[in-house]
Amino acid sequence: MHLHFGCLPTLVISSADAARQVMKIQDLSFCDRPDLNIARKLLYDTKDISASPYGEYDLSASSLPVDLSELFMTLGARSFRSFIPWLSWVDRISGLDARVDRVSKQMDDFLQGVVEEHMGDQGIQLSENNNHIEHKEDFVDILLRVQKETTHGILINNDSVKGILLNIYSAGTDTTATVLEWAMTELLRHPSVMKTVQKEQEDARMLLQHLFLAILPLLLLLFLVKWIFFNAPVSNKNLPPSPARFPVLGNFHQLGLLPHRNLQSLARKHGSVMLLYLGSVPILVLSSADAAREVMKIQDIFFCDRPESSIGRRLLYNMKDISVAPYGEYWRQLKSIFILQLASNKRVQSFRELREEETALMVNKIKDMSSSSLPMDLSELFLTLTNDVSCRSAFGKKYSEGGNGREFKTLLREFLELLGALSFSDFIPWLGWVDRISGLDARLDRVSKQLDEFLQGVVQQHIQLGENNIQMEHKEDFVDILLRIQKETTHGISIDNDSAKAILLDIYSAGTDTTATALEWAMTELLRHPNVMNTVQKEVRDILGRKPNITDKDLEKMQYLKAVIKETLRLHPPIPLLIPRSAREDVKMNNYDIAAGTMVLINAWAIGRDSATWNEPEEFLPERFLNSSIDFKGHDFQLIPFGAGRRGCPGIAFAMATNELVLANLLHKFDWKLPNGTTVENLDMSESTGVTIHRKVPLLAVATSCSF
Ligand code: HEM
Repeated sequence: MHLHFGCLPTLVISSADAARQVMKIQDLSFCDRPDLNIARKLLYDTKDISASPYGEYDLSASSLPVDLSELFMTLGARSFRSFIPWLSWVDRISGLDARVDRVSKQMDDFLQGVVEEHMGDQGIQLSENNNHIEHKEDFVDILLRVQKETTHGILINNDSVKGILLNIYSAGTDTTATVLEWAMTELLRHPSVMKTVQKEQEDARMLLQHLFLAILPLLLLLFLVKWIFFNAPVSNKNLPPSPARFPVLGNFHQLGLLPHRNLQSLARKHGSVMLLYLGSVPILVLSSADAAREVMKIQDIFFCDRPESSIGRRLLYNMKDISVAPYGEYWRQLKSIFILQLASNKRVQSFRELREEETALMVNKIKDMSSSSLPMDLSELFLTLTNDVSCRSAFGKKYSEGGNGREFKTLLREFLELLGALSFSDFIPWLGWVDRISGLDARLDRVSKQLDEFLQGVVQQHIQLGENNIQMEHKEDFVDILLRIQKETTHGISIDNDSAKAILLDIYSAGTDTTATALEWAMTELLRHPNVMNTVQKEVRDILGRKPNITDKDLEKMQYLKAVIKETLRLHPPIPLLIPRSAREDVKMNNYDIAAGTMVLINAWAIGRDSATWNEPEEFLPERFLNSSIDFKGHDFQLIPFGAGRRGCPGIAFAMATNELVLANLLHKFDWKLPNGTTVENLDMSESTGVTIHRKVPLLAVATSCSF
């Protein structure tokens, strides 16, 4: 009969003839075992005999000087994962997965102990008497001996030994007991047979009794093992407080569309160190400066990994960039190259001309539009500016105009959107199919392929320019620098083509949206606070007078402008939850036990508005920074829009150079007001969703050109 158990086609044999066909005549074709996940987990990746697929291993194990051929068993539990993979979550919810994990670990510890004990025994006995005194050779001894001998032609490692022992134990115990159990059942059900047997087989009854008595201790042992393994306390860890959660979903539903705000509310109830679950992934959420200091400074070394992300893997060349690369030598080398070669003050300076050109273009656009006194979309202007600055510094060219340019700009925007997307397969693996149905998988494939083709083209063009020695007007951009480093061997790391492309994407993605968002919120707050706008404009105009160009020295003097930017980043950190981190090993934090692999979210947004550290935290008051040494460079944990520690943002100088130059220009050359109908009170302050939180509705403002 041909059935289907879930998605597993199953041939059911129910006659002696059919059994003979399968087990004798065609035995060779049917002697494999199905790949069942419980067997895989419990039996050392099916390194035992009963579950190991047919092959060299089976023959060799059976040819041990022990008769193991009868020691097959059914492992019992039905795992949905094996038969109906999309229902594998039932295994998790029913506790089967956890049970299998726990039992296999405890069994392994136990068997490892047994094996080690025997190894010790052997050593002692052999060295004392050069013989086996009193000690009868048991299965473990035999297996260990076979392990040492090479004559069997197969390597039996420790796992194989333990797998076989488990087989002997599990297959030999339950099966024998069951036979006895049914024999007694049938005898009790058939008194006449019982009588005959009793009468005629007095000896046999005696034997049975003896057997039963012999097995009793084994049954007691089984009961004990079951009791210990299955009733052991689930966890004696001291975990951080957690809000109640749904099975399967965990706390997903509590994140909402603006997780930074919802996590702040949860933290008010549960504390600044909280443990949430997104699907099956534990997430440590930190919402105070002290907790952030603990993780990003004191225990930074334990928390400087990034969580595994299927989106990062697919979009960023298998996480070969800097921002999502796992902590390790590769990341360390790339980051130091980035800091020394791409984000150093010297390099930031070298891109000054480029920034000035793009800012001047924006100023001219605003001038043109200001003549009509119509509102202009500042959000769009800032995004175009930072996009052009990032593209020119990263790829050597702008991609915002012309057919191809617009196409590429759209592709880059889609790339940024996808970076912020949540993939079910990362958090609720059994719902991974939703990514396929929702189109996320297809989009990831398309965008990563198109981006790769584009970046490969950019790299190729740069190589050709280099080969043809066409330097002319061409200023060294990030591609040139990376290609140069690729050739030099002094950095002790090889940057292959994929790494170079991943770093280029990093520079683009890390610097574009974030910088535009900071500018957008700064102008929003200035328009909402006319007194602050007047003060900062006065400072800028006093320092610059009628000078058309702004130098770095001028910017250095603009302390109030710097305070405006700090206050903007305090209230509106562009990436409110920073980039998630991950615990590298089991670690104690504030006396809580944090398991290796726990994802860590640091709510920089909530920390910036924490009334424990800030006076009037919801107010926009740049003055608070005037006589204060608090900065955002990663030393003051109450203000961490760029993160801190090993994983802190290396692009601060780059970002601030653009922010200060653009704002100073806008404040120097124009007067600003809200469009008709919009007031300070009713200006829409809604936030967008995503990783970078910009305004939900574009910022519209009317500019009046000043007569400088
Ligand atoms: C206002 C602008 C910016 C903001 C708010 C910002 C914010 C951040 C934040 C919050 C992180 C994660 C820090 C952590 O995990 O502790 C980060 C990492 C990073 N940023 Fe920025 N960033 C900005 C601009 C830039 C620019 C312009 C660049 C490049 C030119 C850049 C390159 C990077 C890189 C490469 C990382 C990854 C560092 C690592 O994982 O080791 N960022 N940024």
